[in-house]
Amino acid sequence: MSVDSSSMFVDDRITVGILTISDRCSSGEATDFSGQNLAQLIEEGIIPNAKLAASGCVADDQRNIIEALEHWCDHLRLNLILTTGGTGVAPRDVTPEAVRAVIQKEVTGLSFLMTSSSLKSTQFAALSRPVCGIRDTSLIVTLPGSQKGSEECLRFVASVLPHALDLISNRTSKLNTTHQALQSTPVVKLENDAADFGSCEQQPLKHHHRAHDHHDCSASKAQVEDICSRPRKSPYKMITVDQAQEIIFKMASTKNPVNLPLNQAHGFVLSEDVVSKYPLPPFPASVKDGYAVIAADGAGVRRVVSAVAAGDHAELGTDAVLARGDCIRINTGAPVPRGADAVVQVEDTELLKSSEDGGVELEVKILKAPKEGQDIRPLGCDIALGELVLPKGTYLGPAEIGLAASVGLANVMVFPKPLVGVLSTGNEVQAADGRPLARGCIFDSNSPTLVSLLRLHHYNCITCHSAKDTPDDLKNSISSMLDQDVDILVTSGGVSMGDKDILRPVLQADFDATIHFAQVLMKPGKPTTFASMSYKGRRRLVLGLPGNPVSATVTANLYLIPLCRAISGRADFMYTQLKVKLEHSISLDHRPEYHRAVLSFSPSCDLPLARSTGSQLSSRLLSMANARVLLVLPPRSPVQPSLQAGEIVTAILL
Ligand SMILES: Nc1nc2c(c(=O)[nH]1)N[C@H]1C(S)=C(S)[C@@H](COP(=O)(O)OP(=O)(O)OC[C@H]3O[C@@H](n4cnc5c(N)ncnc54)[C@H](O)[C@@H]3O)O[C@H]1N2
Ligand code: MOO
Ligand SMILES: [Mg+2]
Repeated sequence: MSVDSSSMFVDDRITVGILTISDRCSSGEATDFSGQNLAQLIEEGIIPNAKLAASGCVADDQRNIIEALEHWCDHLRLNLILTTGGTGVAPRDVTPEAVRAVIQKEVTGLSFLMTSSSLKSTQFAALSRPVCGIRDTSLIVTLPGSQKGSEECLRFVASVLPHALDLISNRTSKLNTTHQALQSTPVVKLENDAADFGSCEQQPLKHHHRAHDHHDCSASKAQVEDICSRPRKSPYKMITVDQAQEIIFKMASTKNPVNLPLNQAHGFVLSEDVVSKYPLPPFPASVKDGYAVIAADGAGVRRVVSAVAAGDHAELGTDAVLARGDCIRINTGAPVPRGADAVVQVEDTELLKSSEDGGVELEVKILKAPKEGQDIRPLGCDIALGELVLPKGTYLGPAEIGLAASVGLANVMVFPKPLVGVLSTGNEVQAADGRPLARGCIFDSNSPTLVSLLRLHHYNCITCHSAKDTPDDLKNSISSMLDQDVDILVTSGGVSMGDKDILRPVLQADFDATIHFAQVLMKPGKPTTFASMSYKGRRRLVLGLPGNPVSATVTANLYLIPLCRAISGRADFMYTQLKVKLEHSISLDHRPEYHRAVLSFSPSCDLPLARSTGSQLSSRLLSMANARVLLVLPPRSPVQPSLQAGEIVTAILL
């Protein structure tokens, strides 16, 4: 067993040992990915203030395990020992038995937390037998053997471990701080970053105060100004992008349909099916300029007896009936005369005889024998009478407007679009209005970006000057937006962990809003917040986008635009995705990343090629410039730290 004990006890940090329990790893037959991964998670800070002090690997042998654990507890006096492996039900799985032999007190809650959380994603968690317990001042936690399972279980318990360790070692100074933090935390968050992906049933957080709409002063003021007792970790569960989208779209409801003239309906969505009241064409129509003939007459000479043009009809005296051996000159789109069953294009004929003045064709020769039905569009062949032309939920773009017109609609029933209020927040944010930049300020790029994005997608929006980071100013700005009847308020900034990040407390305390989520496992966009509230008798939705310009833009594309589409009734409200090939390697982030890229087409490549826009810092708006797609990249793992050139990934079309 290898032990790295070089850095133990030199500071106040939690010392962690990782013990892999596996016959195959200890014999060198298999690589210890789980142990390596756990070590990396500790190094990355999954448990605050913890450091890796020892690591080792033993076979699935009860005596060996007990010896290793006793050594780490009694001699190295590690604070926390994580074991991985040997917790299953196979004959060689003896980790729980070994741990029970070593511990003095069992901490069943930790085992329960791991099992109950794991069961949400897999029933096989029922076959894992975690045992957690204390020996003197060491806490032993048994994790499953698989890399995925061990990481997930560690994440389930990570946020409670520091407090448990403080209690075990009776560090009172720390206990007080932790207790304070817990008191000020609305709901204790047990999951960490990659939390429980199996379930999306997070209870929305609701503030216990009533709304104080009409008070002069923010109800949130006291709460916001109490800096020292603010939670030092987000109390909100980290959810996936899919879960966030599911929560948002569930809240999207359409408004009562309205009747609009077709020429004003572009960009709206049909609230009812459009069914054709006329066939198109409304009569059998010629596809070519030529001669209407009887196919059975074959090739040869025809008398040209009359002519029919588009727009002619029986009342105009052109309702000719064709006789054998004759033909009728006809134009594209004109009604095919009765008796005719084919049209011969002028290119396949020769003029034989004309009137003396040359103004009238009298005889033509059909050069090729026509086939029955040739160059005739039968009645209703494009659109049949009673055919469903455009279903409810269809977005009215140019083609759809044309289709509605083609079946004679002057008006259409559509869903009203949502009105969106765009609000930037931040003391430092200054509108780019020609005035020089004030000291300590930056120009507001989020509002112009969001307004432009909404306009691009044909949504109406209003905006106002940015709100300051004070409860009163933020409350007033939000109220003024809501008073203008916005359906969605989209804010940027003030949703992370700083004492000036006050959007959530203001929404809760002053508007009695329900926060549905406030942490999403994505980069950029982690602190994206979604809330709803009732204001002046109507439900309003609030999307709190992060302040970083790229984060705000990416999350607006992922959440805001699909939400607007869903509220405006679009059945196909999600963005378009496609497969692309990487032009170069990309190193992966710890979070699933939405990596901005440009696309190019190469005739030698089966898929579009994607090239990164460079540094993906959330502040670097240049990474959005000219980007055509967001590459949907998986999170980094020890086995997959990067993607290579030529690999195929999913991309979201911007
Ligand atoms: N302790 C932690 N700090 C931060 C975390 C965290 O998890 N723990 N998350 C980081 C991430 S990720 C993001 S994203 C940002 C989000 O910050 P906020 O939403 O609170 O936004 P602000 O703090 O107000 O501003 C962030 C950044 O963006 C600039 N900004 C803000 N508004 C605008 C605008 N309208 N136009 C241009 N630039 C804007 C602002 O000046 C800041 O530089 O939090 C991290 N911190
Ligand atoms: O998640 Mo933040 O959005 O990196 O920038
Ligand atoms: Mg902030």
